[in-house]
Amino acid sequence: MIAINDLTFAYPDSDFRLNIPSLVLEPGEKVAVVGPSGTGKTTLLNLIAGIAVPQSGTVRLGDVTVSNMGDADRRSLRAGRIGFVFQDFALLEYLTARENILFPYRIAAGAKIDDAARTRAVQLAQSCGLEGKLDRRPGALSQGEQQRVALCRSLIMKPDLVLADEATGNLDPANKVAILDLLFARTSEQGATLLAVTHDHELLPRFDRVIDFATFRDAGEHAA
Ligand SMILES: Nc1ncnc2c1ncn2[C@@H]1O[C@H](COP(=O)(O)OP(=O)(O)OP(=O)(O)O)[C@@H](O)[C@H]1O
Repeated sequence: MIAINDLTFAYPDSDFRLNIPSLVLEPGEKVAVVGPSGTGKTTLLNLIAGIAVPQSGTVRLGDVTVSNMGDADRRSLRAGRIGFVFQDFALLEYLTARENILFPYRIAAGAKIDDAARTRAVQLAQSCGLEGKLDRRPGALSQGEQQRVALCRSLIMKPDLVLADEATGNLDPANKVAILDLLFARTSEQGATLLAVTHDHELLPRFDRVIDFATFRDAGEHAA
């Protein structure tokens, strides 16, 4: 379960403020986040992932209070238990697609790249049409292919929670559906929670719930 309570957040040197009195995501819940540009959707994902830290309030992931942890612990938790598909993919240019997919193993405490991990990386890549491209660097992949590498990386550790920031944004309609199918199938299989920012309104019926940031920010009640 993800639980946010009495959260306030501001960037230094910015007027932007995010206040979230209460937000709860149940285990296995699939939730879409929609809303105008600049309203704080990416910021919410960063707060849940522990990339950003609130000025006050708490972010809990299961029995762990992410917002109270130090940098190194948050990084390790993120690599081991949270899959994040970043809006700009955040792939490492000096690594191949395969190495990028396996990268969380290098960060998560106690994780080791073994044959099972390598096989899983290949299976994930095959399931989204990346076979034959695993030894290429990101610069030699299309935007859509890079996005799929980022998706595979988010799923490699079988995380409890997947945060997807516009994970279908650069894809053609057929790939969009294929990627969403993969995201839903893998998160359901693992009982993982999915929180996905999207501008694709036609995809919304597939989610259990939609949070609209046009009305969400600073409102009084946000519980599920
Ligand atoms: N590092 C930063 N420093 C200062 N302000 C920031 C920073 N990152 C984002 N902001 C500001 O915070 C606000 C929320 O940004 P955020 O990226 O969360 O919005 P968003 O809803 O995800 O937008 P989009 O749909 O365009 O991706 C914006 O006004 C943005 O300019």
